[in-house]
Amino acid sequence: MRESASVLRLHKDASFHEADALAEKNLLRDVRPHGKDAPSLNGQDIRLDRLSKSFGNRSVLSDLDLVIPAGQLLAIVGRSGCGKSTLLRLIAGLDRPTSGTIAIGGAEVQSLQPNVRLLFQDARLLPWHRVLSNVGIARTKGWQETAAAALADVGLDDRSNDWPAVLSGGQAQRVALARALVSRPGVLLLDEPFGALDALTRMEMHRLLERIWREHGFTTVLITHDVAEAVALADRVLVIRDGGITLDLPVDLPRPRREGADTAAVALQARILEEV
Ligand SMILES: Nc1ncnc2c1ncn2[C@@H]1O[C@H](COP(=O)(O)OP(=O)(O)OP(=O)(O)O)[C@@H](O)[C@H]1O
Repeated sequence: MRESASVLRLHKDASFHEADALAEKNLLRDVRPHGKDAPSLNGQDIRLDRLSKSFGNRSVLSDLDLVIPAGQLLAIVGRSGCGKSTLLRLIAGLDRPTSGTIAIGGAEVQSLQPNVRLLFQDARLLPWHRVLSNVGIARTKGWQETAAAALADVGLDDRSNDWPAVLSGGQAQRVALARALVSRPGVLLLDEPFGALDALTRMEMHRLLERIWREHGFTTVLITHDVAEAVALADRVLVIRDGGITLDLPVDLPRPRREGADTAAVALQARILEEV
């Protein structure tokens, strides 16, 4: 685990395993093509309107209003247990709000949508399928070609015949990213996707995600404990505390950003950490 003053890394809630199982199930249906003939992709806007979520008597999120414009890369930070993963699950349609609404592309979210994909801290590839087969898990017509294109997109076209077990952690996450992108989602939800990677691999993944996000244009919500990561990648950073959004900070720095080398970025990190 990387050690840094800006990393507030604590436990992961077991609930995301359920989310992932559902996400994988969802991968098996309604997958649109990837490659040169794919329809041009537009990210979709996300709107939360007076969103609240409680578990029993415990209120986790309370009366959140938020608009995430189409194509924006939004990072959410906050202390462990503040409700980040809960919010992501609600946006994904894996859980229902206690009150309020969520809409993606103008349509109210009732369940997991095929235009929404999730990526978690562990890649969770199927060990009995080779890499190409993991990416093309939906097995739609021409899946080999579309999966190969997605693998090329993440720089792993030469590993398509390997088993997941021989991949490094970073490579496995790249395969998981290819699997998420093969359907050309309008929204990509990332729950600490780089949390288990070493610092250099993390930075490589940042550059990869940034390039693919710019090319594909999907709306991205990134949950991270790493404030430096949030500032390096995001257009905007939210801090969640006490059930609400206590900081909503635009990150108006030119891209590509050099992590840790920019005084404006360091000042933004300090501001966010203060709030967290
Ligand atoms: N299914 C559930 N049933 C009961 N309580 C839950 C459930 N899911 C989450 N919670 C509670 O909601 C609160 C927020 O959890 P959540 O996983 O969203 O936090 P988080 O900010 O993502 O934390 P971390 O950074 O540690 O992953 C916690 O107190 C947690 O115990």
